[in-house]
Amino acid sequence: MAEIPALPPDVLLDVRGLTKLFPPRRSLFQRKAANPVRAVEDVSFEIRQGETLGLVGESGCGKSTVTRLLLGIHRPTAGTMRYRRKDGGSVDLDRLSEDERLAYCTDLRIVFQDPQSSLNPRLQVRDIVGEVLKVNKLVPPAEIEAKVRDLLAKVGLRPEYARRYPHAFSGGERQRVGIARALATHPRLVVLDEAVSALDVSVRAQTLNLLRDLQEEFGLTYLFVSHDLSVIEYICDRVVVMYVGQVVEIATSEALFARPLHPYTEALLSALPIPDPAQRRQNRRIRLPGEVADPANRPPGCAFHPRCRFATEACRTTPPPLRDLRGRSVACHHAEALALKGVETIQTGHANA
Ligand SMILES: Nc1ncnc2c1ncn2[C@@H]1O[C@H](COP(=O)(O)OP(=O)(O)OP(=O)(O)O)[C@@H](O)[C@H]1O
Repeated sequence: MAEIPALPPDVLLDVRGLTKLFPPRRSLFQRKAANPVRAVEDVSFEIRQGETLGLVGESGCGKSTVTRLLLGIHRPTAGTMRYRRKDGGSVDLDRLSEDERLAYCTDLRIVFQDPQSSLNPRLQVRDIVGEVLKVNKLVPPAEIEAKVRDLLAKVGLRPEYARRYPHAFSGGERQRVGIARALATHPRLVVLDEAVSALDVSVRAQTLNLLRDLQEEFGLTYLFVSHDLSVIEYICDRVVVMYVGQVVEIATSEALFARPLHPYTEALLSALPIPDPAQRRQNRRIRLPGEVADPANRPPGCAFHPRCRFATEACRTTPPPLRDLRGRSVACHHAEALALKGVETIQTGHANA
């Protein structure tokens, strides 16, 4: 397997120009040839060692397709996904040898949204978690149960729960079993795909705190996929915002939530509940007109322009590239104006700046 250029030491995964087109949706009554579904197009970001990177956007923006591409469930139409091996060398995830794929499968683990359906109801927890240890030959068979008990203790469950079936756990406990199963292979990167979305608020907070503790203890890197912005703000170091298959903004959590630079991010954040009534009065919720664009018929220029209050002729004709601005990345022709003047000024008459 040919070596590819090494990644910087702080980068674990580098995604460049990642694109996934699905075949056109067929309709009996359609005369014209339909367009392919542009689920993910020209997506670039990096995941740095030890960080929690958030991937956020409305339903259908391409979050799951990105994670499926990383997990090898889909093959990309274009683009590269470079991963830094434990020995420091880099591999292209779309061109792994069999041995590399096995190593990668233990190094990258996923925790799903619905712990109920992701755990086999007919198996005891010692077998659910033990199977991962057995298949990957991580411990001798005689030591599997002890290792499972140890993993359960790490996620705050009593070791004797190893003999229970999934139905005998609460939703939060089941998700902890899912986390224990993910940790069984000593991964470096864990994808948390809406991992706390199905939990009620107090259990969600406990699970997020557990994830933080585990990250510190095991030096984990997280890709945290969610549509829930308050969770993203709480747990993520940096955030990638997607709209109709494309990245519109990448920033640290702090910078993004203090001042979004893309009008779509701004609208998304304006829906966040604000506890302080005085601040709440100042902060108007931005209601976007129209519907999210169809990824099979993305509008020309900026895909967000039909819903954007700052849209100009350039937005209607020229797709804005993702470019660096003040230490973050943003894909908007008016990002400088938004950064300098603030969105209110632009809204009141300087949209053509
Ligand atoms: N296998 C597929 N065949 C055709 N279209 C697909 C396929 N998988 C996803 N899509 C389409 O690609 C787009 C992105 O879907 P994706 O599931 O990645 O979005 P998402 O952001 O994860 O949404 P959600 O939060 O609802 O899971 C959607 O328009 C979806 O209908």
